[in-house]
Amino acid sequence: MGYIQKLMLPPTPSAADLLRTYKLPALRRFAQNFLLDPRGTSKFVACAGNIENKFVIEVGPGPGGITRQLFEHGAAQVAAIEKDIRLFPALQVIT
Ligand SMILES: C[S@@+](CC[C@H](N)C(=O)[O-])C[C@H]1O[C@@H](n2cnc3c(N)ncnc32)[C@H](O)[C@@H]1O
Repeated sequence: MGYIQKLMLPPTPSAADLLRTYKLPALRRFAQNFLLDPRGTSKFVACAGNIENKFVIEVGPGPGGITRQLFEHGAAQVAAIEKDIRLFPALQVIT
């Protein structure tokens, strides 16, 4: 039953899609420069070593490109601390 429900869910929009949907340009005052290529963010997270079942604190997640990879790499929980409240809706899509 749970398996069937999972198949019926629409795919999670990409971080790039969310930036377009919510019209969120990167702002210089927050030193923003977003990593949107999942292959790049995956390699980045791999550098942190084994995070399976770990609690991870991420400062400045932006639209969540790296946040997604933290979960893909098995993080049990992620506490993402973001200063720019415009990005909160994009981050909520991931959780
Ligand atoms: C260079 S961007 C990187 C965004 C994301 N990690 C990525 O790789 O796509 C830095 C992020 O940190 C956030 N930020 C800047 N100052 C911050 C602060 N004092 N506390 C929390 N987040 C902050 C910005 O709003 C931005 O989302």
